[in-house]
Amino acid sequence: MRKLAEHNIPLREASITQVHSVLRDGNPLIVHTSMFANALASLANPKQQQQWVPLAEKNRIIGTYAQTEIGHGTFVRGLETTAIFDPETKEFVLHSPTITSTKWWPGGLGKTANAAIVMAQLYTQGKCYGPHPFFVQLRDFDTHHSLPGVILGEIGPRLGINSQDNGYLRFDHYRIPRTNMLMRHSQVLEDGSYVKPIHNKLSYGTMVWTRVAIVHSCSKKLACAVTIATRYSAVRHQSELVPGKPEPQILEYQTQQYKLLPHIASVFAILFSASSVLRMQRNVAASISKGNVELLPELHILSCAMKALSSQDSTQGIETCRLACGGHGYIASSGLPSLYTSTTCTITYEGENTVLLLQVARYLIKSYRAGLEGLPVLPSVMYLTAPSAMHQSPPLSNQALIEAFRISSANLVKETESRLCRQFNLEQNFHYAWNRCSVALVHCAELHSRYYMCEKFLSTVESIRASDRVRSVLQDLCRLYLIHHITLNQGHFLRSGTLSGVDLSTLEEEMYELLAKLRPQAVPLVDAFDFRDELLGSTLGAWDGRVYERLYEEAQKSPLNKTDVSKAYHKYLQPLMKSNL
Ligand SMILES: CCCCC/C=C\C/C=C\C/C=C\C=C\C(=O)SCCNC(=O)CCNC(=O)[C@H](O)C(C)(C)COP(=O)(O)OP(=O)(O)OC[C@H]1O[C@@H](n2cnc3c(N)ncnc32)[C@H](O)[C@@H]1OP(=O)(O)O
Ligand SMILES: Cc1cc2nc3c(=O)[nH]c(=O)nc-3n(C[C@H](O)[C@H](O)[C@H](O)COP(=O)(O)OP(=O)(O)OC[C@H]3O[C@@H](n4cnc5c(N)ncnc54)[C@H](O)[C@@H]3O)c2cc1C
Repeated sequence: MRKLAEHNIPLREASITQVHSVLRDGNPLIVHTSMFANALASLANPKQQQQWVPLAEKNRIIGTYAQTEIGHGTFVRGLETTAIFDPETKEFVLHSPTITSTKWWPGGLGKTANAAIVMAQLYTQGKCYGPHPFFVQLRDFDTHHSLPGVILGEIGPRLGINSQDNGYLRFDHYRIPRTNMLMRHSQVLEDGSYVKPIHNKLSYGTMVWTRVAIVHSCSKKLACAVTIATRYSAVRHQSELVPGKPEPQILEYQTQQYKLLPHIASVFAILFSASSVLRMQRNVAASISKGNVELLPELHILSCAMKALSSQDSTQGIETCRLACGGHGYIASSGLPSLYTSTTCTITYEGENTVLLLQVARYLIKSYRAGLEGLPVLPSVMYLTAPSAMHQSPPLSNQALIEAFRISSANLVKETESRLCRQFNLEQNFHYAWNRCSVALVHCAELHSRYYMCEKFLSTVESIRASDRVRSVLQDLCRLYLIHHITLNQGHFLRSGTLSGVDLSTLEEEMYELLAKLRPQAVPLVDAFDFRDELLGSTLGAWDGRVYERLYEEAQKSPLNKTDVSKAYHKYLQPLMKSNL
């Protein structure tokens, strides 16, 4: 927090710095500096901001974002916590009517936070208006005791991020002033009348903002993992590549290059996509403040798509890096286990990936249908019904590969839409038909998202300001990324007729060439990510390459090494050894 203040970084921008990576097993303040700060910035009106933001900036108020309940995370409309307006006292009464309405999971809620943005079903004048955000004080600002009517606790150990206190929260007819409803977009007036927002999903804005932040942070996490695994692969010598010759660096093995180089490329693909979504988010935020919500659906869908793809890619990439380090990748001091556990959760939180991909698919199908009818569609999906441009680029050029992605994605959407229509004719119910097609729909969303990421990678590399040598390395990496994802998705390209079996063999050959060509660049590329050793926190990935010394030194810190003979010997082992069992 001192560093943020020193560098004048506003609270809500902390999550896109590396500050949170310093704590490896999660951070009790992350939801405060990200979601809570952003909810105040985007959902509170100016008067409310004046009241709470300075206190949050000074950490007098430490907040969390309490939306998920034991019974409902994905289906936000199904939340059960109620906020009923009492016109007599001009207060909202917050209540948790059932066990399933217990708020469950919010980061920092257990022990750290003294306030929260609580999402609750808003009732006024006898009518429910759906989930709305409220600023709620949970603990006394001086003693930190939970306030009467507020029941708080921590939910227990998790797969990872155990330095963060994820919490639970129940309300027992807990009263807050009317003015604690975050009123930037919708309001409840003193007489209880409801003023609706210009778009009914504006109250979901904090989730959209966080999804964008997650994309950025996934590229950082993956960058840490590839740095560790690549440096280690340059230090580690194992086996014989040529019988009788010295053991080579394991980075010389083609299989090792195949494990690492595509994920180094992926760091750039995710980073460039994150920058593009971030730019869009800033434009949309500016438009919303002028009352224009036209681009909000596009931002929602793009942030869902990129959050889903980046969390999946970075998680898989980190696991591959761990495996690429053999046994030493499994030791905590390698840094890889905590990178994995603090990244795999991004697949689930802020919208479970399958659910987000289905949102993307819904948009693709609707846009495809609109395009066929000649209705206007937003820029990112115009290609679904635009004429093919395959013939315009030299065969197997980067542009041709992007076109192949585009046409294959459009083709898959077209096929899936036909399947949806057939299923609808059988079921006579759109929702059942949708469910029966949902695996294919997720594939549509994945291919569309991959097309977007590939396109962003290529367009950024083509326009980047860099020396010829740096540009050339980035071009090779980008080419490797495109080919790698084409080989992983060969079926789609064959089905759409955009690439033949011969094309795929040619591309595969080129991929193997690229692995060899990029091998000498692997270490410089990860060095260029420029992580300090303290931040990487890895015995395998430190800059000086003293892997074995560091492993040995770290082992000395094990509590079991404080004494030669452990207490357990006297208590359990010796009796066992003498028992003749
Ligand atoms: C690696 C380290 C990471 C660090 C990263 C940095 C910061 C991270 C900080 C902290 C993270 C830690 C904590 C995590 C916190 C949380 O998880 S908070 C809880 C998050 N919860 C969710 O994300 C819930 C997911 N569910 C939803 O968002 C919605 O329920 C869902 C979108 C699935 C459905 O909503 P629903 O109201 O039911 O809508 P419909 O499906 O009926 O759709 C109606 C139309 O509304 C459109 N729409 C939906 N959402 C939005 C939106 N946000 N903006 C704009 N529009 C939206 C939807 O597309 C439909 O449109 P059409 O009718 O088709 O036109
Ligand atoms: C580490 C961590 C931190 C978190 N921090 C917070 C926080 O700070 N604040 C907060 O409010 N919440 C937080 N959460 C909660 C998180 O947002 C939810 O867990 C997440 O949104 C998923 O919802 P769920 O748990 O209800 O999963 P479910 O929706 O129950 O998912 C279970 C399965 O059902 C499937 N499924 C559900 N709906 C559909 C559908 N419509 N179509 C197809 N399949 C479906 C999913 O794909 C998944 O396979 C956190 C969670 C974790 C793990």
